[in-house]
Amino acid sequence: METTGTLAFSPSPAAARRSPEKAVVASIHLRRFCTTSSLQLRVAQAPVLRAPSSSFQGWRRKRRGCGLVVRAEMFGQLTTGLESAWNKLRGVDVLTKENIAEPMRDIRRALLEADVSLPVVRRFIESVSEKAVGTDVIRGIKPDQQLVKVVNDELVQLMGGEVSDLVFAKSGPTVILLAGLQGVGKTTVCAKLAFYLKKMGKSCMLVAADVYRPAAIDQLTILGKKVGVPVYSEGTEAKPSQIAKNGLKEAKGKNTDVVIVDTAGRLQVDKAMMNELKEVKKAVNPTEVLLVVDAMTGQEAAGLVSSFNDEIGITGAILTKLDGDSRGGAALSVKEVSGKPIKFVGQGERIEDLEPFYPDRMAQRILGMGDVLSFVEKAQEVMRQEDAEELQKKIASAKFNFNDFLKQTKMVTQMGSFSRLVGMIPGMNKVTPAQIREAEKNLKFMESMINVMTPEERERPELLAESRERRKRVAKDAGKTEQQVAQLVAQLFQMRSRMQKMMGAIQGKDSPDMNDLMESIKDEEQVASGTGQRRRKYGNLRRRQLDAMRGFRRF
Ligand SMILES: Nc1nc2c(ncn2[C@@H]2O[C@H](COP(=O)(O)OP(=O)(O)OP(=O)(O)O)[C@@H](O)[C@H]2O)c(=O)[nH]1
Repeated sequence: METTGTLAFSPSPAAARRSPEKAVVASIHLRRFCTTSSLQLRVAQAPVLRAPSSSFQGWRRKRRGCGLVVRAEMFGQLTTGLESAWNKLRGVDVLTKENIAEPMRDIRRALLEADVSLPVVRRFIESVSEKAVGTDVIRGIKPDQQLVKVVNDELVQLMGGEVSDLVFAKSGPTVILLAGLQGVGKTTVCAKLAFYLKKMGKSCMLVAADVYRPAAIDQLTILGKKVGVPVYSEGTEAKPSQIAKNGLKEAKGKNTDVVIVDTAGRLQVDKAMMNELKEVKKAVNPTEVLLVVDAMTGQEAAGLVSSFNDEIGITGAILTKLDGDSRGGAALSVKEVSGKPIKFVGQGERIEDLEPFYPDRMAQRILGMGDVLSFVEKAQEVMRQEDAEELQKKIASAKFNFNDFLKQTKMVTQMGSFSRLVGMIPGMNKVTPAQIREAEKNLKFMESMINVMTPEERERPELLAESRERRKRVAKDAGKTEQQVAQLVAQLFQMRSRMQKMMGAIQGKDSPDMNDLMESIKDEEQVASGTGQRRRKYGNLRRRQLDAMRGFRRF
């Protein structure tokens, strides 16, 4: 989620001038998402004050003018809080009751700030302290890493340990009843779940039993069309339990595997809603009753899961809006507070943005270690085996061209937003949102030039390298300079040679100089703009690009 707004800025103007890129935590009240609390957001891009501005007024004017961009990071604050705990153990030889006291206080604070319920935090801290001190010293593992391991294991346990799969009926359609408060994302989840099940090869039907909000039926119908599944509805006059019963009958007639029933939400838990849900449940005898809860409501979500379970009996929860500014309280409290597992998480508004909830992967993301498995799964979803093989061949024979480049960028876009992908890669969670935005901007910039190339030029970038006329034409059509086009072509050749080096390393054919490889990657990615260093490095980069262009003539 990204939004713009004016924020109360905590560092002094002088401090902001000294480290303008530094992210600072600010509070902002977002009415759309939360009515009760102000949300902790991380300022992604602090204003860059170029000229020293002596007066605070001047600084404020500049600040207002730039319109801060704030972006929430998934569990960012929790991750940072935990990191400070490990840092306090640097240099110690062994974990003792005494030396873990302060790191444990940091962990406790980080969890409470993440809105994890207090009894859960107490139990967690007790268990981690006990296990950390009792841990045998493992050769080669530092005490801070040992504590990370204990915390990781406990987080996994806290979130349920194992992934909790959907249960399917042994015979006849599986009925999934979705319940939840207003606006938490039930209707969206219906469609996301149908999409997920369709990918598993199951046929689905959606049943519109939310009769109080007429738009909900239309919304479900539109989403059903988008996913390609039928939607059963009887308008707003019939009783929800009757609609659900008739829907199930129709699904049975059509041999449908799964029926997903959308129900009405209320602003808060009330008797009428519970009674209605009980009636619907009785009418269709669902295999799964899933409560949809908004991750941004923190530990309140866990309380809701408990109340719904006490009243109607549920089988699990679906956590939505985890892509928002969720601090982690809901994900960490639901299982422990209610005893019910989180089965899925929603991480965006798109149909594809629903995933099973893996406690181990979530723990790794909380600890800032990325989620490689989810990343690989996403990549596998969008990249066909044949494409992968073809790409490999092209790289090996130095034929990687602009069409391949476009294909790759499209694949990355299909995998989800850049920021989500980056969060899944270990070590990459340190990449700032500003850097991600810069990368996204660069890709668009490159695409605009590639889009005006002729099919021949895309296929054979050599044509552009050899002909100034062609580069001039592309520049004119794309509204860029000839130098920028030349740079893009040089980058492609650089990519070719870098990919070949990597392939050589992977296949063991070649012995690339990894230092050289990393150097050139760093040059491109890490050089800050507007500095002397940039000019020096840019010179080197330019030289390497020219070398790469010369190199291509040898191919
Ligand atoms: N960012 C984000 N937005 C979501 C997610 N799930 C749902 N939404 C958005 O939340 C809003 C409400 O979703 P709905 O599906 O209409 O919610 P509902 O629970 O059916 O609402 P009622 O029918 O009023 O009870 C919509 O704008 C959705 O696009 C999610 O995982 N992430």
